[in-house]
Amino acid sequence: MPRKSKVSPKSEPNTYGGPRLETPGAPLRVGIVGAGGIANQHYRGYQAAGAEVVAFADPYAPTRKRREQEWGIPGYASVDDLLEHVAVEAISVCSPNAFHAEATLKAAQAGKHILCEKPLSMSLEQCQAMIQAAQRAGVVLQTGHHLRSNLLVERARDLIRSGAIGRVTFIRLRQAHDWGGNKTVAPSFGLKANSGGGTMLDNGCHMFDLARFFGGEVANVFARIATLGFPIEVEDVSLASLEFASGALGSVENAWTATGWEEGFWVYGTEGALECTNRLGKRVLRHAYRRSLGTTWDKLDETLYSFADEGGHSREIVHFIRSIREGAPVVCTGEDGMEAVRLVLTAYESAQQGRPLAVRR
Ligand SMILES: NC(=O)C1=CN([C@@H]2O[C@H](COP(=O)(O)OP(=O)(O)OC[C@H]3O[C@@H](n4cnc5c(N)ncnc54)[C@H](OP(=O)(O)O)[C@@H]3O)[C@@H](O)[C@H]2O)C=CC1
Ligand SMILES: O=C1CO[C@H](CO)[C@@H](O)[C@@H]1O
Repeated sequence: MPRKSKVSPKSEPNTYGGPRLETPGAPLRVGIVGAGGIANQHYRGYQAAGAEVVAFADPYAPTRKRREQEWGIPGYASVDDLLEHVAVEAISVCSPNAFHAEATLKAAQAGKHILCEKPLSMSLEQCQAMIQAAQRAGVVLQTGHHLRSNLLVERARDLIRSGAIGRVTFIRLRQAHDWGGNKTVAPSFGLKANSGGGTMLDNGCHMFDLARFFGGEVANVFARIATLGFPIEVEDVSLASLEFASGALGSVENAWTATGWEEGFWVYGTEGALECTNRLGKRVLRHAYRRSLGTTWDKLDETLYSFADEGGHSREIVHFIRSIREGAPVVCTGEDGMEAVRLVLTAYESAQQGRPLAVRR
């Protein structure tokens, strides 16, 4: 049996304080573009952070009507209308992938800060244009890889950086789910014109971003994709093996054909390992390590970390506001978003060619 944890496996208080996530300065006035599922997470995140969501845009009248009633704010048919009629300081881009670039470019040209959902966009050229537009306008551009703002992920990254597991040798990343038992996939994701890709882009971009967050730059990718569970035009299962510039190896595993919801990461090092998955209930980050050479696997020491609320979506909003109000470093920049897209696009090319490919920069 493993020895007792040094740190309580129970629950640490959240590092961002009580139920209301305090942010500095006057309430930020925000508009949301796209009013579907993730938009509601942004809406709630801004509310918890004391910001004011003052308007939203969605091209479909029934969605607008529903959200106007629910959120009690005006809905506009386009980002142009929203920007023309309402004074906002920032925009959350929550539309399908194909429309991220257009909304971001318009918001930047209007001088608004932007939190753009992932993947930043569907091509490197578009990502580059979005980054340059934000730079020209002097506004914050944050990519919505919310896992960087998850307290367990943040703790894992801090442990890796502190040398707690020695030299990283292997990183395995997985995000998979099952579309709630539906016979097909929502149009924002299953139609290639809206999404640009399947689970490897949708879920994989988070994992490729975490690969960089934990392990630094990726040098080579060898991927496979397939469409096995749904009648759709994009892949619903994917697997990519990675070679990092450091020499470490890794894998990114994604599926829309899993049972339930699964998200986990495993990072192995020369002196210990980190493991985190929701598969066994509430997530706990396990840091396992040898106190002395020759300790066998069943006698490892371990430290367990968990948080009452891991954050993620709520903390990414707080990070966004702090970058705007205090000039805090952007937790996931446009460049980070572009690098995740670069890795996914390399992975698609590798899957198509059936061979490993070096990542071109
Ligand atoms: N970080 C994360 O954890 C998550 C990120 N996402 C990302 O968020 C984005 C949206 O996903 P999600 O909310 O789940 O998808 P939904 O399909 O639930 O919502 C998308 C919304 O955007 C609307 N829409 C369609 N075209 C446009 C347009 N041109 N301009 C503005 N709005 C438009 C849709 O209209 P209607 O449905 O009314 O036709 C819908 O209301 C995607 O890029 C996705 O990758 C999604 C989930 C989680
Ligand atoms: O984190 C996520 C969970 O799954 C969603 C649907 O596949 C993704 O879009 C999202 O980024």
